[in-house]
Amino acid sequence: MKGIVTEAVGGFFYVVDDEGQKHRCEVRGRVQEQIFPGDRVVFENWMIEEIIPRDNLLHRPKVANVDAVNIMFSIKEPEIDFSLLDRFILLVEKEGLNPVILINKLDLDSDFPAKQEDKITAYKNAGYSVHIFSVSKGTNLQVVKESLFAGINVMAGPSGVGKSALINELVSGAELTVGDISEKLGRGTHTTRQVKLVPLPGNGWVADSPGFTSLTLENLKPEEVKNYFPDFSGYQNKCHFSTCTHTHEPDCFVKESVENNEIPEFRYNSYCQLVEAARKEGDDHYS
Ligand SMILES: Nc1nc2c(ncn2[C@@H]2O[C@H](COP(=O)(O)OP(=O)(O)OP(=O)(O)O)[C@@H](O)[C@H]2O)c(=O)[nH]1
Ligand SMILES: [Zn+2]
Repeated sequence: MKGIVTEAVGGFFYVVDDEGQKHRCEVRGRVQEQIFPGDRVVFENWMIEEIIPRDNLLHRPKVANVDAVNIMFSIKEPEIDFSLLDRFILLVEKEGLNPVILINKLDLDSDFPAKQEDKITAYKNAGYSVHIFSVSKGTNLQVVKESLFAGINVMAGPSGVGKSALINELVSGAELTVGDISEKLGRGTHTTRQVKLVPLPGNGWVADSPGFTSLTLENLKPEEVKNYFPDFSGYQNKCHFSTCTHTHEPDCFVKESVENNEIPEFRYNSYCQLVEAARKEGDDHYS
């Protein structure tokens, strides 16, 4: 039989077959560490026998065969950090996926869309969908529902932004634990520990994942960062040097375009920070 792994718990794997039946399966030996939620597997008598080759594997959180990543932040409690958002975007781009940006808790500041219009427009111009909504008030949730794919959707983002609350709202009966925000911000603990695929009402799955406040750039070379900024793409082939990293080189058309306000300055600043971080974290990684 074939199925999809939805959850790994204490050495067991929950596998849902094509009919929607759930099976608690085991695995022999060392293969265990290499099976993740989202993996399609062949199983027999509650024993996983084979992993079907993956389309991709997201590293943080570890989910296989991902179709879409939703990067979720909140307007307040915790306040959105755009440079952290840009870091998330980079990591998703690096996996060859197109992120969707979700911004929750509109009820805490209804002026946010107007105040941050420049930034929101910048993300839209870079090719990303941005949805601003409130889970607790139910505002704009329909468009979030419609943006989910029929395949595997991942919710990523810092702790406390409302990922579990959103999934509970989208999927009746998901019953994920929604945490107390003051406890979370105070102690830095995460309510969500295990990645779990939850079936969506129509078709597809959504993965709730632990919140992250920092993300490492392992295996990312500084000179690669520019490939993951689609907002630079119309500009960077016009730099004097084809190897231009748009940081210190003369005759850099990207830097010129930042000065002319064609490329948003905050995105360029994030880019420079990420190049620097890739240099530093790459060194740490190899030392
Ligand atoms: N004001 C407001 N609070 C919200 C909204 N959505 C969720 N919350 C609250 O935010 C807190 C955190 O929600 P969770 O769903 O646990 O957050 P999470 O992103 O899943 O957090 P982790 O599991 O730690 O990654 C809870 O107290 C929710 O009730 C919203 O739209 N507005
Ligand atoms: Zn340049």
